[in-house]
Amino acid sequence: MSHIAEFLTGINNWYNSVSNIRIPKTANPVRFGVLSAALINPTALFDPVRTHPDAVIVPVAARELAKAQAQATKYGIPRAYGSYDELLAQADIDAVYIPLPNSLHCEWAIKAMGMGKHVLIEKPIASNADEARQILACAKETGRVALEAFHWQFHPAAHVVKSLVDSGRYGSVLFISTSLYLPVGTMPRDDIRFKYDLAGGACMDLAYVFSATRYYIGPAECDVEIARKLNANDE
Ligand SMILES: NC(=O)C1=CN([C@@H]2O[C@H](COP(=O)(O)OP(=O)(O)OC[C@H]3O[C@@H](n4cnc5c(N)ncnc54)[C@H](OP(=O)(O)O)[C@@H]3O)[C@@H](O)[C@H]2O)C=CC1
Ligand SMILES: O=C1OC[C@@H](O)[C@H](O)[C@H]1O
Repeated sequence: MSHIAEFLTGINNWYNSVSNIRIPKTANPVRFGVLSAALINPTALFDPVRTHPDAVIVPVAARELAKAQAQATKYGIPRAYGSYDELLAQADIDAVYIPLPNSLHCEWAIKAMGMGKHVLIEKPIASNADEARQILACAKETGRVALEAFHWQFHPAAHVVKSLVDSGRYGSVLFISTSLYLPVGTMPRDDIRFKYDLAGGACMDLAYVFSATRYYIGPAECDVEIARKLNANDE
């Protein structure tokens, strides 16, 4: 029951925080373009940008123009394009948000930085360590910012825990156990998360467990155990 109350409170807080607020923008806000009309866009970028003075979203692009136009119209975004390359060619965009399937993060981040844009890349930043290194090298070479959109790392609660761990006040960390689950049926079977050729899979999607462990104690040896169940009847 407490979970239901917590959930409803969350919805109420979210609704009141984003629906009634129009923050005036500063003279020179960061101008974002968005690569794809992904489902996560409103939660991850559109709503937060509405409540932030230093950011605006200029265009969204999708592989089909109609899809980009539909999202742009729904969320009051001024322009839409029918290809990602067309968006990257726009001179009035400072930064690009990349909520593509994981396997495409590296390719499009490098293209975007090559076109002079900073990149905010959805988690996980890449399909593997080699791609992550390529993104880092490109950011250094082009002088652009490449940031993985692991939003929890910016939360003050995470910083307090980190400062306590670092302080040694409670001794040293001997062992960390993390787990993350999605209820069966949360995602449709054709979701990108179930497609290994798009770098899907539980470890990629629920990579918070790795990023949190690394954030708190640095590189660590891990034992990984995965329960794979697509629906209630699966073994
Ligand atoms: N930070 C967070 O809390 C969250 C992060 N994410 C991350 O965001 C990313 C997107 O997730 P989500 O919004 O759920 O995914 P969606 O499937 O809704 O969006 C992915 C987008 O990628 C585009 N795309 C391009 N090529 C392909 C292809 N070959 N197959 C499928 N889609 C393609 C589609 O764009 P088009 O519109 O052009 O057709 C689609 O809209 C993932 O990296 C995920 O891990 C997701 C949820 C929460
Ligand atoms: O925050 C999240 O919750 C559910 C996941 O599937 C998603 O990709 C993740 O980022």
